[in-house]
Amino acid sequence: MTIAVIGAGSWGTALAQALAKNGSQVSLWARRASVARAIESSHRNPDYLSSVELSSSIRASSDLAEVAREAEAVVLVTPSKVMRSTARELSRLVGPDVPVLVCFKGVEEGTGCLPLEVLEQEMGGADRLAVLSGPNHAEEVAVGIPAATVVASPSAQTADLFQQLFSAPQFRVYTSSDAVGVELCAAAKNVIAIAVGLSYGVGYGDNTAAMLITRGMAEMSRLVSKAEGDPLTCMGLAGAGDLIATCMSHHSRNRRFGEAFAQGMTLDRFSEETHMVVEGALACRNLAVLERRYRIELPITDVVRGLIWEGLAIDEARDALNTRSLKPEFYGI
Ligand SMILES: NC(=O)c1ccc[n+]([C@@H]2O[C@H](COP(=O)([O-])OP(=O)(O)OC[C@H]3O[C@@H](n4cnc5c(N)ncnc54)[C@H](O)[C@@H]3O)[C@@H](O)[C@H]2O)c1
Ligand SMILES: O=P(O)(O)OC[C@H](O)CO
Repeated sequence: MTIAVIGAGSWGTALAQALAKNGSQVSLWARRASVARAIESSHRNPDYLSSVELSSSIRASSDLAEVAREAEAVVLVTPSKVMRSTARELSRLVGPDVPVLVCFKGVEEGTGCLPLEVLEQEMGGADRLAVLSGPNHAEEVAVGIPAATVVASPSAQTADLFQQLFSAPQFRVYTSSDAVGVELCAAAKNVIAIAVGLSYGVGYGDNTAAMLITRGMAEMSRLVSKAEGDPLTCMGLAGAGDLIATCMSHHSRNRRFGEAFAQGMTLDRFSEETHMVVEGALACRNLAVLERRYRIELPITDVVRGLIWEGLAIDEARDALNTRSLKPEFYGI
């Protein structure tokens, strides 16, 4: 098949490579023409995963129309903040039945819409849409270190298609019908990873990290239940799996940002220096819309938002979490 991969950051590059190694012809869209030209001439992405030699089945271009023209399926790997504008542009370029897979992680600013909701509004056809998420650091997937992931879609046929396209001995792909659960876990876990990074950054220990991860999972479960996803998804690869990978791995930009922020780094400077997205920094704000809509408490998400955007001090954040009213462990999940 000919697949358009939209976004040539770390994850787009790794997924393009995975598809090409499985026999697909890949058309990779890079925002910057210089990156597309470099991939065409040297089979390497100069800015992301530059040590990985890319398959000759990957062609790159910065012209979205050219990349989308022949696509039999589309894989979206831009930052989440451009989900609607990208979907709108693609709706004019790809046919109404072309399957589309979301691989970015986040919810829409202002509306709290989940990615597949936004895509359905802009491109139509719920059944052709799917989302892929799991404990998958691009640096590891790109070099074939064993990993697993989940593809969720309202349509079993669409989930099966993407499962087939990506599955390989080193990359095991499960399917799920719970797209809502997978999307919410993907957005929420990045916020918790920032909290864990912050906690290590100020010198707290592994007990604190385990507390944040476990109570972070309680927040994810609350969100997923209220949004009518399946709480069991939180126990799976897109939930607990990705939460653990992102909170514990030094590859994680969210965790690294949290650590750096605790030592005085700003979000703008971190983004400028790394050229990478820190999705959790936006998700902690965007999830507040859902927190209000569902009348649930997301205390870790609240303090991360307070620290990054509202000038909360780290001691105040600690107290805001640890002096909440005492209750049974599973109260309100
Ligand atoms: N890196 C990973 O290991 C990984 C794994 C799973 C999911 N993801 C998700 O994939 C998405 C993309 O992350 P990434 O790691 O590939 O990117 P990255 O952080 O490695 O690089 C940023 C990318 O975003 C592009 N970009 C910046 N502003 C843009 C804009 N306005 N419009 C279009 N593109 C823009 C840059 O050109 C670059 O390609 C994120 O939602 C991330 O959470 C990443
Ligand atoms: O590097 P991060 O923190 O954006 O995490 C990357 C992936 O989401 C891990 O599965």
